[in-house]
Amino acid sequence: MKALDLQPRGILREHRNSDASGSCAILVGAGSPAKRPAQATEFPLADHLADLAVEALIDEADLSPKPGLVDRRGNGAHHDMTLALMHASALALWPCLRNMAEAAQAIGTLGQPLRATLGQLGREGEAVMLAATGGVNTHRGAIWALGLLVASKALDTQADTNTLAARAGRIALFDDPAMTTQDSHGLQVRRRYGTGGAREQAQQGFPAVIGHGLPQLQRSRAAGASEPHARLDALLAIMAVLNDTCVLWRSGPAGLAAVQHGARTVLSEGGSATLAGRRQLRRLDQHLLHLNASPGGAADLLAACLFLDKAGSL
Ligand SMILES: CC(C)(COP(=O)(O)OP(=O)(O)OC[C@H]1O[C@@H](n2cnc3c(N)ncnc32)[C@H](O)[C@@H]1O)[C@@H](O)C(=O)NCCC(=O)NCCS
Ligand SMILES: Nc1ncnc2c1ncn2[C@@H]1O[C@H](COP(=O)(O)OP(=O)(O)OP(=O)(O)O)[C@@H](O)[C@H]1O
Repeated sequence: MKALDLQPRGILREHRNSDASGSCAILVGAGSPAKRPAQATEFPLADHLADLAVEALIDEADLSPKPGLVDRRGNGAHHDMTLALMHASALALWPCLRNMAEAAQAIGTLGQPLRATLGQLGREGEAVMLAATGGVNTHRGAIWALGLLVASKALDTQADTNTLAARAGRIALFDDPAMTTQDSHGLQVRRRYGTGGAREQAQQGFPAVIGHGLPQLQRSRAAGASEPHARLDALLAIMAVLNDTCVLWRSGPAGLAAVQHGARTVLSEGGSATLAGRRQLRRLDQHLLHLNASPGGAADLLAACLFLDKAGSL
């Protein structure tokens, strides 16, 4: 049994691998388990995965200072979003994410039926998001990435991060017959610039997260950076490599080059925990606001990275 400390919210839980019924035995108590007796409760796995996914969304939104993005300081390059709207959207998505995990448990195998069910639940989740935000796209890319990852973990609770991401990619490779070919911003950008987007990133097993975000998160922690700095560094590592269709849509290839180069510069100056790195981060933030660029796809993948960081070691 191992401890998972969900500070700073002050919730302390101990997790044990789920049993055959798909429940986690979780000990929930306030403060140190050595000092206070904890109460054992049966907690459905799907609920727990939805908790972790929503927590990842809220942690991503709260993380500050993120260049161009909505955070605790303000709305970044976005005129139609606030931090409160991001929180409301994240919390509204809990049932959708729980339903995705439950569907994966019920179906039990990788395949087209699971993909079709997740597609249906994902579209319902998008509708819930739009209702909660008055029509603003706060988490479309995140529903996609976290939905696949939650389903992947629900299929095999023993899987580590690499296996989880690879299996999520295999789910994304199945066709969803009910998917409409709507003219999304991502689709238009892919047509115009011939680049991959959210779909391809998932189908390839989230290489920006597995190859860049997670390793940077671990490197920065190991170098002694605080958790917020390690998470900012992980975001920057993703921004440095991602063909983010949000950035391309708003500011074209010049904006994408500025995002990637600026993120690389912060990291090469020592990352967000250093004075030199923070100076570059401020410069990048100002540059992105000037370009009206916002790395929304990278933000979604940071949430995926934070989810994998916790779910991979359950
Ligand atoms: C595949 C999706 C993401 C649509 O993508 P598309 O590129 O067409 O649309 P859109 O412009 O709305 O982009 C979606 C979002 O992805 C994020 N994103 C942008 N670039 C990237 C990237 N390179 N990698 C990852 N995410 C990215 C951004 O936040 C963006 O807003 C998805 O929303 C979808 O198909 N939804 C239908 C319902 C469904 O099947 N759900 C499955 C649930 S598991
Ligand atoms: N902290 C954040 N701030 C801004 N965007 C974020 C944040 N976290 C994630 N995102 C992602 O960025 C996307 C929103 O960016 P943007 O408004 O540029 O996208 P869009 O799809 O072009 O939307 P719209 O139709 O409103 O123009 C959302 O899909 C969301 O998942």
